[in-house]
Amino acid sequence: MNLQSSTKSFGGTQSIYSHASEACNCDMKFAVYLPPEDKGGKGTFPVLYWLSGLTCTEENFITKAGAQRIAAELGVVIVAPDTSPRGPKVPDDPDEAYDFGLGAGFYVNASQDPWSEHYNMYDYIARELPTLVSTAFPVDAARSGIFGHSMGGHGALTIHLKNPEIFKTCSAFSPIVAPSQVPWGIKALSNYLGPDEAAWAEHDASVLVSRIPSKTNILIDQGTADNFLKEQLKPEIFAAAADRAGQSYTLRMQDGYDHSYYFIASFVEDHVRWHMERL
Ligand SMILES: N[C@@H](CCC(=O)N[C@@H](CSC=O)C(=O)NCC(=O)O)C(=O)O
Repeated sequence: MNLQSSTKSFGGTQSIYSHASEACNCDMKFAVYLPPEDKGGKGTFPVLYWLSGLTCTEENFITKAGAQRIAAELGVVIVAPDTSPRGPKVPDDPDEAYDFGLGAGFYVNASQDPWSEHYNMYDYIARELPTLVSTAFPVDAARSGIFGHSMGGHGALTIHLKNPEIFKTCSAFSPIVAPSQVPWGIKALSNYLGPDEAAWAEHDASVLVSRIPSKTNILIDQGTADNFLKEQLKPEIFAAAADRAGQSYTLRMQDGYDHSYYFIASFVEDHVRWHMERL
């Protein structure tokens, strides 16, 4: 693991590391915020994993969300990985579209050529990264939560539902809740996983919640002025499935907010507190 940068923030440290990833078969980067040492009760901190959306790297969240202040105050580590494999050997969308390929790993393990060699973001987030983080940083892995935005909200919901014993708490901003039914998701899942929609269902939060609801209350914030709300996000699909399955959730429609990091910055403190009250 190689330290790329380290910056003091609210008494703690905001760093970026790179490392050789087994899951993605390339170097990966992630950001990690460590709160001030005196905030760790037993020398360890709870940890939240933040999953960013389309076009993002490990830098968007740490430079735009402003979560360091509340992470320092509450004493929680926040890990923010990149959103796809990268590097000279990693293929991209032939059209270089923003919604597939680089910056758009969709938190699945690709089964199709040429994506399967590197695009294994599910294993990276659910398995490799937590192991690395627990080894390298003073975290209490038994107090781990996951949250994210848009494509990253989809990742947070699906990875939590499939691994509630690892990621005990979950929240999302403007998540893609039904990727099997919306253009962003259909493009990504059909290319990464092939035409069999049974494979897509394994990564569709609205399907998963009906099969394997979790015991925690999932917080979702969604802006009403979000350009992607009606075509790509459709939180009502998740809400209906969660209602049927008895999944506890809190969906807050936030008046006038759009899809941007201004929205995330407005409510990120609520989300960090939400996790900390439950971990
Ligand atoms: N460039 C595209 C839209 C891309 C976009 O809005 N990306 C969002 C996530 S969308 C879902 O996963 C984002 O977080 N962008 C980075 C940022 O710092 O804002 C377009 O112009 O339509």
